[in-house]
Amino acid sequence: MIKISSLAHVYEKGRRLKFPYWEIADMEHWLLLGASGSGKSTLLNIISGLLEPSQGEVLINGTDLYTLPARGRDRFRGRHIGIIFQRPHLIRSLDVFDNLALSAVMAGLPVDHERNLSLLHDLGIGELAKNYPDQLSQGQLQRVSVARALVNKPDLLIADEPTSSLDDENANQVIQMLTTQAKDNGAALIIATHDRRVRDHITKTYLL
Ligand SMILES: Nc1ncnc2c1ncn2[C@@H]1O[C@H](COP(=O)(O)OP(=O)(O)OP(=O)(O)O)[C@@H](O)[C@H]1O
Repeated sequence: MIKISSLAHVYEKGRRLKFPYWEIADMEHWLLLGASGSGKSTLLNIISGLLEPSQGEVLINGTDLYTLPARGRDRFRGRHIGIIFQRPHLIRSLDVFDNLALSAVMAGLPVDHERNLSLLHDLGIGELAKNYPDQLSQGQLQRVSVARALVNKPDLLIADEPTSSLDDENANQVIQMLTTQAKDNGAALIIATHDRRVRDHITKTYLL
């Protein structure tokens, strides 16, 4: 269960961004909606432990994220939260398999090669394990990002604008992939989006 309460953030010289109360039960799927500049990315960064809010609390499975020291928070994120960024941010000098392994290492967890390979297979890219990022298409890179986000069996999967640059068919596939993978891996899912096409698939919405 994830809970945010009394949350607000002020960037230097910025206006005050306020975030209403939000409770996400285990394995629920949510859309995070709001106009450009309303604070969606800011909120995702706060929930992920990447940006300390000016005020308020983020509780994840009973842990108050911002009472942890910075290193403890990084470790907590690595173990409990999988993030799919707008761009893949893979390490170019490592192949797909090693990019996945690195996620576990960074979180201080043992590398489970079997699980990683089966994630790649589930996502339809098992044969690409030994390829390097610059040998992959954008769609394949996005699938690797999803696999990487799932490596450590997170309780929460977060995707920031995953469909904005895709045509209808590919957008549909990505939404299906995210919802299926979240379900199969027992994770809650938050998708931040402007995209009306995503709204047909997920009914719970948090509006900024
Ligand atoms: N690092 C920063 N320093 C100062 N102001 C920032 C910073 N990041 C974001 N802002 C401001 O905070 C507000 C919210 O930005 P944020 O990126 O969270 O919105 P968003 O809803 O994700 O927007 P978009 O949909 O366009 O990506 C905006 O007014 C933005 O200019």
